[in-house]
Amino acid sequence: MITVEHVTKRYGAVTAVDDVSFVCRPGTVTGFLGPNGAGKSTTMRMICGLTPPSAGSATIDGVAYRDLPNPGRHVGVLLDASAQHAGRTGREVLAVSGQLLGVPRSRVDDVLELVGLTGAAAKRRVGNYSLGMRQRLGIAHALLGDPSVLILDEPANGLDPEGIYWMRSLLRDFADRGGTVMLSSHLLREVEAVADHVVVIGNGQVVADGDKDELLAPGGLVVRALEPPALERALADAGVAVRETQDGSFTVDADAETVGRAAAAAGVVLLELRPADSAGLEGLFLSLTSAGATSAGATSAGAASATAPTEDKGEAA
Ligand SMILES: Nc1ncnc2c1ncn2[C@@H]1O[C@H](COP(=O)(O)OP(=O)(O)OP(=O)(O)O)[C@@H](O)[C@H]1O
Repeated sequence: MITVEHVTKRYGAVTAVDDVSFVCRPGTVTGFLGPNGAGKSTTMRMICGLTPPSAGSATIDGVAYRDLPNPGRHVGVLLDASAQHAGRTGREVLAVSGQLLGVPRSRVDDVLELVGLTGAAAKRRVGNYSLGMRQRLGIAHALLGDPSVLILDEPANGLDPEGIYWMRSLLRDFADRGGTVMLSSHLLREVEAVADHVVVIGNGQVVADGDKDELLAPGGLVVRALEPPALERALADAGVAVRETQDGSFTVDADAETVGRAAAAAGVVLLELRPADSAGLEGLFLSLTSAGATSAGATSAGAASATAPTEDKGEAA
């Protein structure tokens, strides 16, 4: 389990991370979402002991990263896929790390196989690798010590669609076997496809933290009638709060039977009764990371999904 408690990082006048707290639990994939410059990498570096926090603390299974004995056997980290020795082959990079970690030599072949860097690819110098191959090698490196926790900064960068699909399956499988996964991304679809739990960061602050399904939950029902004022009166009489939408329909937080009975009792003709569209994580992300939302501080999953815009501006993963 990764526990981040009131972590702040200041660089002079810049507060890169501002009082951030969240938990990543075993058996789950936590997506750490935020636009460029939001503070994702800085937070991950603090978790991994590479950047000292100005305040607060981060632990892995209750222990600070730098106090873990042989940390690579507990935590697999991929923060920068290009930070690998360009003159060594992929196999050599892993063999050197494997010796330091004290894993059996066969583990190097296992992880190369797992990430699809076999045959000639394993024998090629890392300097000649594509970005996608470096990401695969970085993921292999993170898995080498057979850790129970994975911390991956933008692992989908440079992967082709097949590679992205492969990575999602690998992370899902890792979590399903009880592992803890934290991955950052600015690609909302990427996180939506793989995460169970989502933490959204904007301007250094956590602006949403919750179960992905809760964040995506549709906001009640949409109901439309031939005579909207009559429907509004009928619903008010039944104690159902309504929100009027631009096209004259209403959004209600009630079940279909309650709405249908209220309309029937008042003789109101319904034209439409359906679940409201989910705002989608993308709308949530856009609304929560806007200047107004971030200054409002942390937002609960329910409130966040209720205030998200309904349009989908679409960013390809
Ligand atoms: N060493 C540093 N010195 C000064 N400012 C820094 C330093 N590292 C990060 N920052 C600033 O902290 C803020 C957060 O940066 P960070 O790299 O954590 O964001 P990010 O969410 O990972 O962004 P990206 O997706 O673009 O990598 C940015 O404003 C960045 O300029």
